[in-house]
Amino acid sequence: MNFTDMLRGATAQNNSLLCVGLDPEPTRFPAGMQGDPRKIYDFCAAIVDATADLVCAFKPQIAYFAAHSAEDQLERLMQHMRANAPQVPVILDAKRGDIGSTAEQYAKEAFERYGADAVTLSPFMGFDSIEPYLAYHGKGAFLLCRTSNPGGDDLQNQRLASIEGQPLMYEHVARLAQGPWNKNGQLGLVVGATYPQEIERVRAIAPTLPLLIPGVGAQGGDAAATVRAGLRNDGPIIVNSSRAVLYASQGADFAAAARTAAQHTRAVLEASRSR
Ligand SMILES: O=C(O)c1cc(=O)[nH]c(=O)n1[C@@H]1O[C@H](COP(=O)(O)O)[C@@H](O)[C@H]1O
Repeated sequence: MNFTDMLRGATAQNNSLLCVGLDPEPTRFPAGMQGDPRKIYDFCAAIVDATADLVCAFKPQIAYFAAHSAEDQLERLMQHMRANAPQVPVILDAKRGDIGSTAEQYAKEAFERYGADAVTLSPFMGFDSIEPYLAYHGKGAFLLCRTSNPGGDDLQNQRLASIEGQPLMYEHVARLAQGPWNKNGQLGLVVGATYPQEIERVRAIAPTLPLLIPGVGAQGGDAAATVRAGLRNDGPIIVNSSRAVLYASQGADFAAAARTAAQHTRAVLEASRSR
């Protein structure tokens, strides 16, 4: 099944716009696991099992695994999600961006080694750095557009004087992704929940693309404003929360607490959807 169909199915089945981000940080694990990178798989699998019926996607962040030489645990986690939550699409957050020949290797890593359904990418190096991912038909590719961090202003909010209408850089990325770059309908955009007005602007330029929206929870983004700005009947959104779910408790009840936190965020998102 392709990424778009999986996303639609999980969103409907779980009544959810919430994506739980898997950013395992061993120093924040509960007692018994704390500080032990060998427990990354166990920790993440427990979170997956506790939230699989509450989410429209999972988003493992590859750096949290690679930093601890825990790629083997990421592979096991991908298999675990496939076996225990087969209806939930997995977005590998890798933020790759490189020349075509190297991008081919990154695409192979994301889609063949890890079996991800979608990946996050930096569009900075242009279309030929994105194209190798589109060769994997049915897989999704989310381009960084208006990111959640304050430094996103440095480049994304610059005007492109050489282009008609002098769009901001993030507006230009949105236009390319909705139009000429979206050869097989695989592209989506990353926009931060911390900037709802920009989400609205991106949605106006890219009415039908799926938007991956991180920044609720630990970064303080407004979940309700995010839904109002981004969600359209034919334009899905995926709202990510990582730390606020993963570390809702550092006690033995961490998985139950993660479930409660996910239920709460899902409910806020659902309530805003029907308004
Ligand atoms: O691509 C992303 O997922 C991403 C883009 C962005 O603009 N901002 C952003 O925070 N992220 C990722 O989303 C997650 C946010 O984590 P929390 O702030 O703990 O919810 C992290 O994995 C970030 O790397």
